[in-house]
Amino acid sequence: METKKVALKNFTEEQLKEFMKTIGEKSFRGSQVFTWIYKGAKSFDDMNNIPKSLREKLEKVSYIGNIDIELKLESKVDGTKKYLFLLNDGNIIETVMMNYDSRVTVCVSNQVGCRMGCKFCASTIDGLLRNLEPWEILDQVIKIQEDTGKRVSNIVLMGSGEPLDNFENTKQFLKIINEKNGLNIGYRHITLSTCGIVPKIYELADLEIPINLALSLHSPYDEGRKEIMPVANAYSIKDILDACRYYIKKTNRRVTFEYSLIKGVNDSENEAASLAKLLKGMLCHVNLIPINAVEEREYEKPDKSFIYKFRDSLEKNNIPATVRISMGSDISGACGQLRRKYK
Ligand SMILES: C[S@@+](CC[C@H](N)C(=O)[O-])C[C@H]1O[C@@H](n2cnc3c(N)ncnc32)[C@H](O)[C@@H]1O
Ligand code: SF4
Repeated sequence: METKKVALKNFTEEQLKEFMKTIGEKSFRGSQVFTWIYKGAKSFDDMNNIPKSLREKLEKVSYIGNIDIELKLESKVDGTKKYLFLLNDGNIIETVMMNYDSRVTVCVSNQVGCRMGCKFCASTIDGLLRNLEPWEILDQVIKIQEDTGKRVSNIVLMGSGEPLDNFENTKQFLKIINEKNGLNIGYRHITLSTCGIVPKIYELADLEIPINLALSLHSPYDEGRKEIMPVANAYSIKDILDACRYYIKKTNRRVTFEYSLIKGVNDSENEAASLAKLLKGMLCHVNLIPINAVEEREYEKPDKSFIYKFRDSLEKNNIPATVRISMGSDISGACGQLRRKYK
């Protein structure tokens, strides 16, 4: 029986050194290969300080792990770039690069599709096809750096998929993206967005790594959430807020609440007032995102006056809030939409 080859980009430097020992090699070879990977080596033949015999051995038991750019679109409005990547099994995923102020932020996908079923989201229409491996999440960032020649400073886990539903791979991704001799992206520059899988929020907090947590709330009422997010049937808002408070205590980081404003669904003054009451006294911030229309869904953005009234009502009650401008709106703004159109 043929044994499964190992993806070397899944490893931290230490793990790669350990791996070398398991195949009868000296551990420093792990550091050499690690350095080559982050220098952009695409094949073992590129690694010219590695003996040919070891390169042949590596070829037999492992592979580096590369995904390919299938399509790239650039927004004429704000320079945002959207990429479709082709995975080794033929699946396609979507990644976005945004460049504002001095920050270069990449929004990575975490799964092919999603099984959470939020009614406004294009990523979930065909359900979950599969989880991404750590290296497949990482390589979205590597390939965008190579393509643009820019150093990525910030990562948001806000593309397709639910990171806490692919938790083991997400944890490993967080380790490898933070590697000193790798991409070296600091935890404070990473934001993980979740629809609110409560037990995993506690687990994430217990890792005590200071990444930013974004919680997709979208309604101050359990009943309202249940209408648009099936996950709300499993976890109440009270449970979510308790978990967020625990996260803040453990990490000392401010939590962001994502609130996608949908016309006539969750954009009333009452909802703004209830939200303010709910979040009172919490170290938090609210990100208001006017919903991006998705062809298969009937939801619409509220009128501008409603959006700003909602924000002002939160601010009046001392809840910091911003309206997030939609980046790349001319190139299929809603997450997962470009992928769907391409398919
Ligand atoms: C695509 S999700 C991925 C991360 C995670 N699964 C979550 O739900 O937080 C990232 C954010 O995009 C929001 N979102 C999804 N579809 C949207 C749409 N059509 N318009 C605006 N925001 C949307 C989600 O609610 C969430 O806050
Ligand atoms: S919003 Fe997030 S959790 Fe909900 S379906 Fe989309 S990707 Fe999945």
